[in-house]
Amino acid sequence: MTKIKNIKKELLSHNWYTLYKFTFDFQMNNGKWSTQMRESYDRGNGAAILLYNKEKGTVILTKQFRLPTYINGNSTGYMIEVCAGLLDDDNPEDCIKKEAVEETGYQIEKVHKVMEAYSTPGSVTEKVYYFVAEYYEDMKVSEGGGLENENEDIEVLELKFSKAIDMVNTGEIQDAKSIILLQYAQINKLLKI
Ligand SMILES: Nc1nc2c(ncn2[C@@H]2O[C@H](COP(=O)(O)OP(=O)(O)O[C@H]3O[C@H](CO)[C@@H](O)[C@H](O)[C@@H]3O)[C@@H](O)[C@H]2O)c(=O)[nH]1
Ligand SMILES: [Mg+2]
Repeated sequence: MTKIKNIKKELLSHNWYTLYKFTFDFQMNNGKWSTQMRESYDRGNGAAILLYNKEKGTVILTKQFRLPTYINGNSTGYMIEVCAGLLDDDNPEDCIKKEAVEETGYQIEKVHKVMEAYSTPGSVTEKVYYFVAEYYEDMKVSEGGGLENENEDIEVLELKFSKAIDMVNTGEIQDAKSIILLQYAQINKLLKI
């Protein structure tokens, strides 16, 4: 059992999301207690989905500018990702259906949850709920692209699954949640390569 006590929480920033500093006493494996400090960024939880079409052998991905990658080595700042979003007040399934139509234009009724995972457990609270779903042409209800009032500027890509897997291997796709879902599809043979 985790031995932790005297947890104190100090708000460092609440500009867009919240950054807290926690101070706590923690008993280590050797039995000694130590006082530790950790910063923890809380943006809530997220959901991500791989949309795939078996007959066509294709997947739907998105391309958008991600500032944190631009300042850390991604020369264009653009990232190719699966559709994803923050839960806000929704449950993961409702959230991802809403994100799918907003970002990609596909209205998906049936989604399949495949896993839950913490993205950056050392510093960010976020847990991401992972989904897959089949898409068909008749589910397309709009162009997608994201919400204008949130300044989202999302390009929708329909790629051959084999091309997307190649892009993971060449480093053209570097987003962890997207790599997880593409490799999930590959391992579980959701589509033919
Ligand atoms: N003004 C402002 N807008 C922000 C800020 N941080 C995020 N936003 C905007 O808030 C919106 C959130 O869009 P979502 O679709 O809900 O989230 P996401 O950014 O796609 O997040 C997904 O991908 C992330 C990166 O992989 C994941 O971390 C996250 O959990 C989720 O899966 C985006 O338009 C984003 O630009 C900020 O500090 N300031
Ligand atoms: Mg998004």
